[in-house]
Amino acid sequence: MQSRSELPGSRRVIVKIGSTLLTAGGKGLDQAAIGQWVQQIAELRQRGIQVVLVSSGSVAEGMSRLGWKTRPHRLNELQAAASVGQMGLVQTYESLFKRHGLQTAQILLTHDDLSNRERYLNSRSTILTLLQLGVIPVINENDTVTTEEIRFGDNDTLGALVANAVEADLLIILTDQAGLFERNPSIDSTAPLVQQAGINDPRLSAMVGDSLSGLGRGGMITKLRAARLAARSGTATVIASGRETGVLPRILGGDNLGTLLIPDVSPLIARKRWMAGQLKLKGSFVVDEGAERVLQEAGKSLLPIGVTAVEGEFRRGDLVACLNQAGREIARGLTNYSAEESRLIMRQPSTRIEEILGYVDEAELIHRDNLVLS
Ligand SMILES: Nc1ncnc2c1ncn2[C@@H]1O[C@H](COP(=O)(O)OP(=O)(O)O)[C@@H](O)[C@H]1O
Ligand SMILES: N[C@@H](CCC(=O)OP(=O)(O)O)C(=O)O
Repeated sequence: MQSRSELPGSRRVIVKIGSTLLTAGGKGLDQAAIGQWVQQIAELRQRGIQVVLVSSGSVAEGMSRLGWKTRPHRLNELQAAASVGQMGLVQTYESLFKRHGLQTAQILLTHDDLSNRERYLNSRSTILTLLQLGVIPVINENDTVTTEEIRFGDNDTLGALVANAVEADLLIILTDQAGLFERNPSIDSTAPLVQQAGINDPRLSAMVGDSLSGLGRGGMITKLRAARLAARSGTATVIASGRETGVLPRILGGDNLGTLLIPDVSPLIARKRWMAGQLKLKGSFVVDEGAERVLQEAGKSLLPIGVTAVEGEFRRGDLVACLNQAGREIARGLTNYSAEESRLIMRQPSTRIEEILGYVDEAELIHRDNLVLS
């Protein structure tokens, strides 16, 4: 993604909506505004765009339901507010999406869920399955079990981690400002809007500041950090005002709204770099000639039937090499099955996985989305 003219080509989009917007200045959930975003998301789905919603607002809604005027500082009270408010959030989304004939699913995640390899694969596969089923995943942090995140309030980062996990084309962060300004517009109303910037533009860090609203938490600092994280999977970010009429379809139509932050690499190079740089090889699959050919020529997934030997000890989600019969590495990727399971199912058709293991995680040993050629 290099410019706005490419935005209409986005097929998978993460939309993050912040507390300040959702709760109309702390007076409970703003049903009318939420109804507008829901309608816009339904419109995107109609166009065949997959949308994952990351929604804040549980603490703010919980405060309103409990009659609390100021955000508590005690962790247990914040967590209590979040769990009360989350009920309101899911009820609201469920009933509003239902009007458009769309089903919703609640997913509560911690940042750890997305950095642990095994849980990362599980979260990814659940979200992708929901998208294939046409369901709208509504994600928030699992505030009851987190400590750091709830204190700093960081659904911007969660949105980026989800974008990484499902390799979204675009992360849209809706907030109460028209985008990222050269200086905090809550302090200096004359600050110009940044319309577009490369994610590594060194001037950006000096522009962003904290939130002053008392409801939102991270301000622009966490939004910029989220955009940098999203860029690791080649995902572009737009930060825009949720109050702009028809904001989501307009952004995806290529309109000049908000701030577009352009990643420095394509998703494919990002995936390669991530696998090359961040993860340690834990073992290998030796593949037969047929599997070598389909991996290299057709870009297909690796199935257990094409594997003739399993080397090393590894778990689901670990990085594993694929070696040809001569022992040369031809690809590497994240395995869906442990070494022990892989030894049991190698040389077998995927239809036999359930019979052999008693369960089936995936038909592939390594899905092509988690595989890069060496
Ligand atoms: N350079 C900047 N451009 C725009 N907003 C900024 C900037 N620096 C700091 N901010 C602050 O960030 C706030 C948005 O962040 P936040 O309140 O956390 O919103 P949300 O609840 O949507 O996550 C703005 O209202 C503004 O006060
Ligand atoms: N899980 C918390 C997230 C808080 C948060 O990140 O808020 P924001 O900065 O408004 O997106 C909530 O729902 O209140």
